[in-house]
Amino acid sequence: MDIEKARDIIVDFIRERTKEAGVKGAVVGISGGIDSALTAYLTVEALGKENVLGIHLPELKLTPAEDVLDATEIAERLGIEFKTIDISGPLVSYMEAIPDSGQSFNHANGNLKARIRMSILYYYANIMGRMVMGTGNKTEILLGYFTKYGDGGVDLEPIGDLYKTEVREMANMVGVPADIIDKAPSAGLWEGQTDEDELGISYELVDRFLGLLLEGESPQMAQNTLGLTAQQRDSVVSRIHTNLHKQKAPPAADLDSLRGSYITV
Ligand SMILES: Nc1ncnc2c1ncn2[C@@H]1O[C@H](COP(=O)(O)OP(=O)(O)OC[C@H]2O[C@@H]([n+]3cccc(C(=O)O)c3)[C@H](O)[C@@H]2O)[C@@H](O)[C@H]1O
Ligand SMILES: Nc1ncnc2c1ncn2[C@@H]1O[C@H](COP(=O)(O)OP(=O)(O)OP(=O)(O)O)[C@@H](O)[C@H]1O
Ligand SMILES: [Mg+2]
Repeated sequence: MDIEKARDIIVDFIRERTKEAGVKGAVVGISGGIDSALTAYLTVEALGKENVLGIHLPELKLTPAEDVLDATEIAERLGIEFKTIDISGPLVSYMEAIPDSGQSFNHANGNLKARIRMSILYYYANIMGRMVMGTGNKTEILLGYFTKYGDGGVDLEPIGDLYKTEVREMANMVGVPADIIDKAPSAGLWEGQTDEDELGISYELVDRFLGLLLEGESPQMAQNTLGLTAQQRDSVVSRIHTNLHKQKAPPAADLDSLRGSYITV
């Protein structure tokens, strides 16, 4: 892919879609990871630094100090307004309010964190008249590897058509610091979580696998071409199918058959 042209298309996309929506600014959750760093760089290029608010939302018990420093560095380099809001308080309140909550529910607790972050980003979008920039990439979106209405609850997905490996290429091109590009991708939702461990496959391989599937190769052929294990093949294919619902608006029960012809006027 011509990564410079892709950058131009994404920057124009942010500019045009915010204009269409009648807003001048954007809010970006900046984690200290590469996806949000790249999104922040591209959003600043599109809208200007005075129109971008970066918010770091650590959970102080869990978020590595390195991430706090990296998020701050991104904001300083870009010269954007930046806030750090600890989500530990709201998280504890939710846990106390939910009678069946428990520390052992890593998965539900992790998704709750992503949804608390989403709520705070929208609070700022509401009071400032701005849009929430998503940071999802093509790999995450195809796999459904995000929290529905959490990090997936956004207004635009500027880098949503870039595979993770292309995100790295573009981040390098726009000048995201190398230590952020080289850091192991992590959702940071529970202790020790990394994307590649949870997915059971490296981003290099899964991107090539997804590319072959989109070109029409069967999962079996793509598995053979790339030397994947049957378990890796099945796990990726199963994620794609299981999470298809995340790509669509929630369906409504269809009641057209109960209505008279007046509805077609
Ligand atoms: N067929 C269907 N049609 C409509 N809705 C359906 C459904 N199947 C499940 N659902 C609903 O979806 C829910 C499951 O989806 P969801 O709540 O999202 O949860 P789920 O997909 O199970 O978990 C989220 C995954 O994304 C990962 N993640 C999250 C956040 C950030 C990142 C990152 O990379 O930074 C990664 C996280 O580690 C985890 O593996 C179900 O509880 C149910 O409510
Ligand atoms: N501590 C955090 N502070 C602010 N936003 C966060 C935080 N953790 C997650 N997010 C939001 O959720 C998004 C999804 O997380 P994800 O881990 O996929 O992206 P990333 O951290 O930017 O990059 P990487 O995948 O390399 O870790 C982030 O890009 C960011 O917008
Ligand atoms: Mg991350």
